[in-house]
Amino acid sequence: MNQDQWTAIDSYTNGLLISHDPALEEASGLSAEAGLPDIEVAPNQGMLLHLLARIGGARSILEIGTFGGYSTIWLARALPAGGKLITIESGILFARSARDNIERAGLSDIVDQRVGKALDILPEIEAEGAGPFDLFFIDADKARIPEYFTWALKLSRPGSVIVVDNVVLGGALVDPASTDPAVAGSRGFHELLAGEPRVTATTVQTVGTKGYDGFTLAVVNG
Ligand SMILES: C[S@@+](CC[C@H](N)C(=O)[O-])C[C@H]1O[C@@H](n2cnc3c(N)ncnc32)[C@H](O)[C@@H]1O
Repeated sequence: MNQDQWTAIDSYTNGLLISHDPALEEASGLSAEAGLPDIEVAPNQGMLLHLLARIGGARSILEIGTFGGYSTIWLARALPAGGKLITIESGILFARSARDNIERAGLSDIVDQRVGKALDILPEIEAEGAGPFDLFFIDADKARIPEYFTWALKLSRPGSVIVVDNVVLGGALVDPASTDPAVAGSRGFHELLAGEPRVTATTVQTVGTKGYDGFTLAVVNG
């Protein structure tokens, strides 16, 4: 199967299963308009995050890597009344764009945006006693995945779900010659997972409109 077929299938199924949604379309459109790169999750991956949050009955979500707020909106919309989502972004312009998109989606009361480097913000969140979180979406700098995952575990409870995006890196995950820090981050993360009895996890490869990559889905054991 070639890339065109994967893209055609995504277009067909997304066209049927994902309703026209002005807030989400504006979120991804505004990112492009502001000259932001197209690195947000694909629509069907956004829907998958939304479904995971709903299936797990998530009431609190922690996202690392807001970008323009596209995945944030998918996740925040899964929360019941009284639910809360904290999202962390280090890029000030990205965070500003996300704030506008989140406001336009009517989610400003639910979404708590934190601007700064995740490894600076996460200790603050811990100190505030904001956890435990029901669902984590880790989607920032890939070299730091092991640290973010360790933080997610610290801020979790049995049953918490942890999703880590872009762990396959176009197949570079298994390239022994790679010197890419992102590859080292994802390999380090998988090795960490292999020796971590507190979670059960799997990595799923994805192909579609955003190319070849994959995500890891983990649950914190009881
Ligand atoms: C792949 S994008 C996030 C996409 C977003 N989750 C979505 O699907 O709509 C990764 C984001 O992480 C941010 N980022 C990178 N390093 C970071 C760090 N150390 N702390 C917080 N955010 C970071 C980048 O600025 C970028 O906006």
